[in-house]
Amino acid sequence: MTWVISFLGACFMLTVSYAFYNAFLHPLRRYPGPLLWRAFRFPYVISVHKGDIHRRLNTYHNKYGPVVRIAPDELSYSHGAAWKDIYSSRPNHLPLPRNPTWFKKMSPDEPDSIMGYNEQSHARFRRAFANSFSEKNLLEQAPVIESYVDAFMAKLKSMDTVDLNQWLNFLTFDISGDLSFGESFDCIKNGKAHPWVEIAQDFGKGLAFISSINQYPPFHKLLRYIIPKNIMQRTLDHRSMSAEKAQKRLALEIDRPDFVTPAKKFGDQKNAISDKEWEINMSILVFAGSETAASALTGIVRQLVQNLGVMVRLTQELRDAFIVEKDISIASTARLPYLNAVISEGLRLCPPVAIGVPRVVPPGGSTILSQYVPAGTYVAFNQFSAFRQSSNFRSPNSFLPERFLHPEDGDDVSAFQPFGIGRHSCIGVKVAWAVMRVSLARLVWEFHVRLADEGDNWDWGSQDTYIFWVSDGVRWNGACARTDLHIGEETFERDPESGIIKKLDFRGFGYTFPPHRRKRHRYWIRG
Ligand code: HEM
Repeated sequence: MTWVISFLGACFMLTVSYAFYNAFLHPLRRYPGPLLWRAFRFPYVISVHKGDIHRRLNTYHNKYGPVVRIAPDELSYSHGAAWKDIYSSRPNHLPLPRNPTWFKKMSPDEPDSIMGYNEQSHARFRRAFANSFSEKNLLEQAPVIESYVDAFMAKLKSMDTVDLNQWLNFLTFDISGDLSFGESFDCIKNGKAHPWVEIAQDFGKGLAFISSINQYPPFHKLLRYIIPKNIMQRTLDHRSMSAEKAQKRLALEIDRPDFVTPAKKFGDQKNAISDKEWEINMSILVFAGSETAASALTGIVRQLVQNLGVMVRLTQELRDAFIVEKDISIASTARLPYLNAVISEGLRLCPPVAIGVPRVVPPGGSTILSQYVPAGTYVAFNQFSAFRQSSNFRSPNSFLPERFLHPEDGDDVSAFQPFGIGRHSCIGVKVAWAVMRVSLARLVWEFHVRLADEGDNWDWGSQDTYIFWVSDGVRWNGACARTDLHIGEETFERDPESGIIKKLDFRGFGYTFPPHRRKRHRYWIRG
């Protein structure tokens, strides 16, 4: 009995000493943060598990400022200047590599990938895929992307009410499947998620769980025993489906407008990519390219239906610009300033990558925001919290696309980097913009998009995030009805000849144009 008490006493003393050291003697002791988080890693891990880490970080940045110590060895940043310091290459500074805790392989035989932390392999894959994401290749991929938006729109036109979140996922996964695996998942055609997509959508929680265990070496070695059998089986099924799809695509000895053809040519000439490497990289491209874009579009549409003044202005820009739907293309939507501002503002309030992708400070330490940070420290720019700081954006929780047209005092748009910067920044940024622009434009041009339940208003940040947002199907109930517009108190007259010109009253949206402008704001509506 006495030895049990002695043992427990020793454990207690060790824990207290460990916490005391972390909080008051550690090289990061001068950085502010909540006491328990500075002393232990577990509050951070619990928060990641609960899915509320983005809200916690937001609260802490509000309280402690642009740098917060969120674990004994981790700092979170929200000041725009930190982007360059953490993620770009600077003269006389070693680059900060990705944090292996988040990007650890599940098994030693797993090949490296473009998302991995091995910098050499990353550089090799980045070079191989660079051409696949060039402007020239996007031009070739544009008709493929647009054909899926055609199919998406055709399906929506046949329905009265839809769960937009689900259908936007169908759209983006079908596009990514085609551009990576050489074939669509047929989610739009079948009106349901393909098994590959279903499993992939559960990745977030799994990744959050794995990264939490990885924080406590050597327990990560037990990971494979802790993960429930059925989840392990789903992962294996997913891998074999990916392998089959990847091999099928590689066997196609034809040039297709996709991500594979240019990378394959590069690999053949310079540095062959092995079959296993193809498999993992293709899966990453599918997932990175679809979940993010669907999440962004869902967030943007939610902001629009909750801010009808913005919806009106956007609808007007689109209907002024296009008389027929088929003119709405990737190329023609690039020049619409308000559409682009709406997308940026949606990405600010609903960033698909809600928490920062962490880096590790290399040997010798580094300087971030002019302050020394010791080697081994994890550092990250956390997007959700940074984008909602009043030190970066005026009225940070309001949906104001105009801030991207005319940034005013209080808007530091340099803090806004939803695609990251530096050598690991999003390789698919051009594709992402293309998909978001053309699908949002067609959706808003064609439909009166509104909430099925008018009272279903909530802030995007109130959802949980497990690396990706968990868009709760029950709470998100988007409706997309092909109805005539009924705006404010007035309905509209249709021109009997053309059937398209109608009058619009902006009242009822809490957004009133000055009388001299109101005349010019006419709606082009197709019933
Ligand atoms: C709205 C949509 C998207 C957002 C917000 C987004 C965001 C990001 C961010 C923040 C990173 C940086 C990760 C880091 O710093 O470690 C990243 C990397 C990446 N993204 Fe995206 N992304 C989007 C769409 C896409 C698309 C459409 C593709 C491909 C089709 C894609 C493929 C990738 C890949 C492969 C990487 C890793 C790049 C590297 O490490 O070199 N993403 N993305």
